[in-house]
Amino acid sequence: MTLPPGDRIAARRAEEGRPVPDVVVEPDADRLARAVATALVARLAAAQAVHGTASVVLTGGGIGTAVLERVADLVREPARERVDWTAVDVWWGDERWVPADDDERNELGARRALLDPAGVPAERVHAMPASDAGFAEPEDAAAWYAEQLAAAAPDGGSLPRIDVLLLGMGPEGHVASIFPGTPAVSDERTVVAVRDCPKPPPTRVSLGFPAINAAEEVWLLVSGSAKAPAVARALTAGTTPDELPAAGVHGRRATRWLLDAEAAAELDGRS
Ligand SMILES: O=C1O[C@H](COP(=O)(O)O)[C@@H](O)[C@H](O)[C@H]1O
Repeated sequence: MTLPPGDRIAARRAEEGRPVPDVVVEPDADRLARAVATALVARLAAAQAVHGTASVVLTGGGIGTAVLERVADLVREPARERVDWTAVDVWWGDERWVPADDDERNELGARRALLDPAGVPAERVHAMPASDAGFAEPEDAAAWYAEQLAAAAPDGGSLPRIDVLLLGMGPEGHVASIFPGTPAVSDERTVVAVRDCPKPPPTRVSLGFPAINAAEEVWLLVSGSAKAPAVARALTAGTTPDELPAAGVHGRRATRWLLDAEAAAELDGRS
């Protein structure tokens, strides 16, 4: 029996013990950002209802920052806001190894877009170190960040509960700062230093796959036609994380591909 493409993907994920990816397509990038913002607020509120706190891993990038701006819009609408931002732990999926005041910092973009307007307390903002933070090398910064994650973990584990982990994706399929064909793909540490990135700036710190794939839910946010081929390949059975790192990410309970129509344009051919 030949299964339709979507069923083949579901069958493969089931064999691998991973959740079947959920694909949502919005008409354009603006509506995608609004829809993700609404869903993120609901997910964090639900986590707080159960655990008292919520935790999220942020991404940089165009659509990732747009989502945070739309969440900030919701913060300004008290009737719709259901998240206690003083009880949200914020972590990052990757960061650029540049000084703290450099506009390339993912942290700076997130602070401007959401964390400052929402009033997330300093002790809950777990930024990856900047290059001028006192660490000689990005490897030292990566080791320190792994320690911070472990310190927040229950029962001596290496990672805290992460309710939602947000990822952007590059046109070549990189996620966080894990680029195709690089040592970070097979690194088993929770946090890694990354050098010689094909996309500037060349030096970064990134969560590794063991940390990303330990999150409860992983949401991949992708917009624009330049990324359509990589979206289709990532959702095609047999694509390896070394070829296309986005193909290797999943949540423990859910993996959600949140796309605009341009990014989803080549999905019909997946198999
Ligand atoms: O370098 C990075 O790129 C990705 C994707 O960014 P985008 O602007 O193409 O959406 C981003 O997710 C990652 O955090 C960032 O460091």
